[in-house]
Amino acid sequence: MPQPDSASMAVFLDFDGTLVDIAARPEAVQPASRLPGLLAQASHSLGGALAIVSGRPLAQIDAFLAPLQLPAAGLHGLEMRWADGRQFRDEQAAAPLAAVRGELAEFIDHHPDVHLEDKQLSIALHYRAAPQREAACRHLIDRLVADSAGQLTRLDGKCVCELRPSGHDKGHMVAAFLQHPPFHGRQPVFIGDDITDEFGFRMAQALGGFGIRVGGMSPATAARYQLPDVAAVLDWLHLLATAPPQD
Ligand SMILES: O=P(O)(O)OC[C@H]1O[C@H](O[C@H]2O[C@H](CO)[C@@H](O)[C@H](O)[C@H]2O)[C@H](O)[C@@H](O)[C@@H]1O
Repeated sequence: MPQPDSASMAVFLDFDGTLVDIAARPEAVQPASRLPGLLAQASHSLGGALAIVSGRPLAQIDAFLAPLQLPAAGLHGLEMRWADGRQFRDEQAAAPLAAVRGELAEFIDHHPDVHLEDKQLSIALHYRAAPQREAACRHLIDRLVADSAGQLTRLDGKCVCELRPSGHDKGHMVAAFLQHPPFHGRQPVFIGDDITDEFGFRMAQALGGFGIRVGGMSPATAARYQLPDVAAVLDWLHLLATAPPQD
């Protein structure tokens, strides 16, 4: 595992399973009390080249880390906040989802053990409390995707199956951040734990950096390195924030 180097790296961090332990429900995660301070310190050492890249909306990330507001990509890139504070939200992405909300609500009426998380620009079906519903969730999402004439796509994560507009992923967001200061010219390091983070690992590696998978290398991953759990990620960030830059 390479030593963290604040002089040369740009760090991209997934949120759930990477900075906070997985919880039974999306709203139940409990960030460590040291997390916002640690992120602020790491960001400062990196000259600001640290971003959160998450499937959650930016507003949720900000609420968990308040008062800290970092550069971030939310909803897998449908929302962005650049290092200079400018924000972008792809409102047009909401249009194809309007037509399918009724059918998703009907599905939940029949399967109340599945939790529907409506993120406005993306809709997730969580089956953590009912793993036996995985196939039914995927089947429904696949049909809605097939009916959407390419406008919508399915994205799988940990006990979740998401319906979202086609065209964005975490890899694109890494590439976008790297085009601008303070990320530009640095070596991208993407840290994540989930299937959607594979896009980030692959892009970081294509652009001269590397991926770090949290929590084991199975199923197969494109990441080159591994950290065992969230606590180890926070320790790595602490090292990054405090170690002198390498020559
Ligand atoms: O890209 P991330 O920051 O990792 O976000 C991915 C999804 O995270 C959340 O769901 C996951 O975490 C929940 C809380 O630990 C857990 O209950 C759920 O089973 C996981 O899939 C979030 O709710 C989703 O919107 C994000 O896309």
